[in-house]
Amino acid sequence: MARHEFQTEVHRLLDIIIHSLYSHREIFLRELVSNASDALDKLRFLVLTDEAYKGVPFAPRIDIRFDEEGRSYLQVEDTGIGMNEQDLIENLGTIAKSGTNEFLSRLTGDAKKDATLIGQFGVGFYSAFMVADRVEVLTRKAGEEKAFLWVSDGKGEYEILPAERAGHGTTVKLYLNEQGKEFASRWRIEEIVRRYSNHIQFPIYLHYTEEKEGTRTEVEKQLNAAVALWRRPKGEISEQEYKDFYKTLTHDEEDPLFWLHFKAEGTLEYTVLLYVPSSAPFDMFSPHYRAGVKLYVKRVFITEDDRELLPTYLRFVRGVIDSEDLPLNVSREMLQEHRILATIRNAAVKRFLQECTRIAEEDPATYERFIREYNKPLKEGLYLDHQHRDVLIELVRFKSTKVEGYTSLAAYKERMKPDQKAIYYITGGDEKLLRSAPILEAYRARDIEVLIMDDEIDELLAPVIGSYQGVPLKAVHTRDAAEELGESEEEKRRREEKKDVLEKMKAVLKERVKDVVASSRLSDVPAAAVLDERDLSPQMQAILKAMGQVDLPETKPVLEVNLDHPVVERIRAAEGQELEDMVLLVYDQAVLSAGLRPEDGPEFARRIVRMLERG
Ligand SMILES: Nc1ncnc2c1ncn2[C@@H]1O[C@H](COP(=O)(O)OP(=O)(O)OP(=O)(O)O)[C@@H](O)[C@H]1O
Repeated sequence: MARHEFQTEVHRLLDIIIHSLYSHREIFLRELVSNASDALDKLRFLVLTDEAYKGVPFAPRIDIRFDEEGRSYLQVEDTGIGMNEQDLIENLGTIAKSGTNEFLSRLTGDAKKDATLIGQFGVGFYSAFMVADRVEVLTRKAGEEKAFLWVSDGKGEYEILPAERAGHGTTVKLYLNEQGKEFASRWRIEEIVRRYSNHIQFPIYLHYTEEKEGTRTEVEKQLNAAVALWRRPKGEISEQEYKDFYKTLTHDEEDPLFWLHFKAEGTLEYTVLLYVPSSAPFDMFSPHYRAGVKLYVKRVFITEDDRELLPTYLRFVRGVIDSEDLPLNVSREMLQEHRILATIRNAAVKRFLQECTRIAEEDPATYERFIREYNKPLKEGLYLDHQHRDVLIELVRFKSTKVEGYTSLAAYKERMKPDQKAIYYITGGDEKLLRSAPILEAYRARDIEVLIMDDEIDELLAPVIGSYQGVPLKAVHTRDAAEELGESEEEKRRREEKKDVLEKMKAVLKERVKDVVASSRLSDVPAAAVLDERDLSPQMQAILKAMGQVDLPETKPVLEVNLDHPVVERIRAAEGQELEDMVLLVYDQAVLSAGLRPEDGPEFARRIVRMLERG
């Protein structure tokens, strides 16, 4: 006999489950049936591929029994792989899942929000304690002699005792608490299994007694169809069945946003069914994200934890890939290099992106929702996946000064002025700041659209895009972009006349700037800080620094000065300390407006005070 403590994370998870999921108690049954199905998948795979399991009988079934009279218990039994003592300790005393801590830290304490998150994470076995005050797991591992009984009240400890079991498999018996009693009912169980587990591939039987003409008979009723949905012809599957299967697969409570189902028959035979969740998976931006596509070979489940099945940027996609041609005993290592898998993967990506394109054209409302959730990973795709660049460049969207929501590059190009030379964009981390950047004044005045690129990846992406259908992309913070805005002869002449103030400013600013030049594109502000086209933007520098690059060349801004501004007029007349204060303040406001910090904060503050004192 051995007593064990639950791992700390299990404590927390148990606590969270009990407090957040009380209105969804019935999911405990889905979780137990799903575990039974996984255990059958594992055994089927071993029997087919591993010599050691050759003699082990595989008679897959899941049986649900309950106490009809007293409503005291409910049990779920399977003929799957089973567990030995070591497995029990590792699986039912700890949470081995990667990303557990990340998941726990994301919980807000708001029951409703947390319930969705928990759905994405998968609460698993521990949800049994929502309806039971004692759980017993009687199990024997396939190919082994010894059986074990795991017992716990979910309060901190569990026990493992030696036991007897006729065959391999697992029986999970729940001693129902007050809230759990309602589930010891034939109708309730049927309803829940139909709702959540109808698409489980193995038969699920419910056992109960029926009274007919005074005699009681034992009934064993199969509750599900037990066929792999994705293998059925598309035309025969209803929309509701697709949605139900998605929920069985992912445990997501929401319907999927859309899905794609196709079968390839030719040199290679395979079936692909891919879903896009309505809300992005909580771990989409975590390095520990869970891949969501399951690989089957001839209907036998092989793996779901494989990040190779789809490229990383499609990590939000859920679904099934089933191949007729891969060998059953394909190992993880082999998978990565497998030619057949590479072909399937390529076709799946291609078809998936085609489907996205179709939706963008035919169903803008759905596409808008898709973009709200997945624009960033699509941009990653555009950055990394050169093979599908031409499609991805049409799929990504950007915010802009001209449209509400998002625009495609194609739509921007349509709106371009006849003589416009480039697609202009401004990058930075804060949309509001970007939208009010002084540098955009001239573009607004000339009615030229500018893309607002406020995603971190935009900074890397814009240069990679380079040009769209022959039109170059240009950051507005460059001198080059400024020159393209052009100016009239009259403006040029006036500028020439007023140029002397630039020398005066340069003398004060010295090494701080690369140059001080006259601007043709500012109206409300005295000056703006811009970059030479070849220089790294400050945001880009920050990204490179975060990536560990240390010896970055120092980049200095060019100060563009609005010669018509009253403040610049005052600088023209100023001398001594006042001149210095005014020039440096103008410089600092330009730096601030570009989303940067003045280099000497305290001195900046003192300068403001001095200016105020002067009145
Ligand atoms: N009926 C069973 N037969 C064999 N092993 C089981 C059974 N039920 C649970 N296990 C083992 O216990 C582990 C933990 O189960 P749990 O339901 O908590 O999480 P999970 O199934 O791994 O994750 P999720 O619920 O998110 O799919 C499983 O991974 C499995 O190894």
